[in-house]
Amino acid sequence: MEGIRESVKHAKRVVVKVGTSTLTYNNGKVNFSRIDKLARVISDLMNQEKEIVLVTSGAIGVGVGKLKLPGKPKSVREKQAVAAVGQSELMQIYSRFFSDYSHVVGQILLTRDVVENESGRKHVINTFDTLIEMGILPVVNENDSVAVDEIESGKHRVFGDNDTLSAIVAKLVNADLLIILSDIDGFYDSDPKENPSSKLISVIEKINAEVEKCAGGAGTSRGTGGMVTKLQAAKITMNAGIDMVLINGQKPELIMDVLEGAEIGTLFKADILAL
Ligand SMILES: Nc1ncnc2c1ncn2[C@@H]1O[C@H](COP(=O)(O)OP(=O)(O)O)[C@@H](O)[C@H]1O
Ligand SMILES: N[C@@H](CCC(=O)OP(=O)(O)O)C(=O)O
Repeated sequence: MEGIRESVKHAKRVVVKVGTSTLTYNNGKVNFSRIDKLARVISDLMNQEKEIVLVTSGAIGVGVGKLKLPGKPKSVREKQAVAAVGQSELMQIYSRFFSDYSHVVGQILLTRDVVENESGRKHVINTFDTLIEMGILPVVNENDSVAVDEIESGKHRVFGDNDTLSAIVAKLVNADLLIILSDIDGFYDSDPKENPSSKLISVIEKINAEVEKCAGGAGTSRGTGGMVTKLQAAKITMNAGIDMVLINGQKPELIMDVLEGAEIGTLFKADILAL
């Protein structure tokens, strides 16, 4: 029988999601060597003719660091202003590191209304496909500075968290695989920060109430959503026939091992029957 990770080995179009806790230190400052390693691995994959899309958090985190604020601001207007500073800084950092490996990045900032509107969706898919055809790495984040919470038509509505955003992007670009880099080795049967004897689950083929019971919230003040939003993302990808692998972002080189079929992190197996 074909190994359960065989499809991961054959993935051609891959979305990689990186969270704030992977991109910054506990003190909120940018972790340059981490971003350098990430840029190196992704550049190598692009050289192997894999089609990569990077979904990145960090607009607010990097903005907080750049402005030397004591922590994430509380009000929406301050967060949106800080994100405006952090997002451009973040892109400058990516642009610099990727150019060291001879690659060019292009920024796509999304709001929910864009992908829920037929014409908006069509246009943004064209942008992704064209960037990929041109050998450019699409770097995606939520458009935090303009996104609003209210459910009203004509508004730039929020996704809220980038785990969900990355799954929506994976579906949008018809990816074969979504790799989420977190600050933990994978999905455990309970939150390891609360229960040190928790066990890593290598493969999840169905998200039922038992699995949902295992998921807790964010582990640090820099993270958003914890495992709850990772499961939300997995539901979207699994139902769309896309594999999702959750690994530790401390070592971005692990992305290579995942793509070689190594049993690392947690695989949320695509539900082929759902299609
Ligand atoms: N069942 C679980 N398995 C693994 N981690 C869990 C689980 N439940 C809650 N967590 C918490 O989720 C955190 C990762 O999510 P989060 O803080 O949002 O970081 P990131 O943005 O890097 O993904 C872990 O550090 C852990 O404390
Ligand atoms: N769009 C926000 C990130 C939201 C989010 O989900 O953050 P994270 O848990 O770090 O992936 C930002 O760039 O700050």
